Amino acid sequence: AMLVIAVQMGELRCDVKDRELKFDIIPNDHPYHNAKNPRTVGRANEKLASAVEEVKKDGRTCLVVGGDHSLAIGSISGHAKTEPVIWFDAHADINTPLTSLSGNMHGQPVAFLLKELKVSGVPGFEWLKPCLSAEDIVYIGLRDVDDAEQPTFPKDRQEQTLSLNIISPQKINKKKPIHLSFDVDGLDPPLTPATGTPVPGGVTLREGIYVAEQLYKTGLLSAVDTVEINPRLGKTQEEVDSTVNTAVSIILSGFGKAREG
Ligand SMILES: N[C@@]1(C(=O)O)CN(C[C@@H]2CCCCN2)C[C@@H]1CCC[B-](O)(O)O
Ligand SMILES: [Mn+2]
Ligand SMILES: [Mn+2]
Ligand SMILES: [Mn+2]
Repeated sequence: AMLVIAVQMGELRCDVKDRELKFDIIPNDHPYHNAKNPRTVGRANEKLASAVEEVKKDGRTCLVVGGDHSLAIGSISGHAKTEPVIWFDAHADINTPLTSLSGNMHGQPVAFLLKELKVSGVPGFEWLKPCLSAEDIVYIGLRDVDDAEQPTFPKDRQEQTLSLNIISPQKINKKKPIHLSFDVDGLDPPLTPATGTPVPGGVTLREGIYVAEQLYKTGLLSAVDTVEINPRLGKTQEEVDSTVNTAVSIILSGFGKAREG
């Protein structure tokens, strides 16, 4: 995916500076309540946060290609003072280590980032300072929210999850850097089948491209995560290719590729 993106961004005349991060597996990384591998995930996100901070200091737009959605803890922490965060996802990812049923940390990043939820004491996350408030998050494609996530997910924000007029003008007027956290399972599964938790009835390719074009036009899109592409879960090569190519086309729209040329 990285290679394809780098090549195609070249066509957009983007000056691409590529960096691969290596993360360590921490031995004896016992779960903390319902958070699996907390130290491994925590250390990786600590490293990612400083890498993203460096990219932003370099005045560049940061594109992080994952990996699962737990990486958003590090990428958004490193991108601090971002507002709004566009959470493009079938899921709210707002479970805490106490509410998660799966124990998978890819379902918990929003909880870790929210000041209101005060998630603390998780080994490996001593470095983390929650930097988001609930009203800073705009969900797009949301359609699979656990019961335990409901109370923390403000009801009055449901309508924003379905409409594509994603950012109110007053948000734009704040001129704050926008962060797009793009989980490919927000799209309709036939578009991105090589992913772990697909949910029918997702965002169409046309809608996804439109959202990315709209974000580009604000001139404020400052960091993008692309997560949950898992080539091992594609039943055929064609499924893997469709997942990667769909993700790439939406990323390119976020970096200036316009359908009208
Ligand atoms: N809320 C979840 C969690 O495990 O916490 C449970 N859900 C799967 C579950 C299956 C049975 C019906 C209800 N949904 C996946 C989600 C995490 C997705 C992480 B992402 O990064 O892909 O968004
Ligand atoms: Mn996942
Ligand atoms: Mn997600
Ligand atoms: Mn998801």
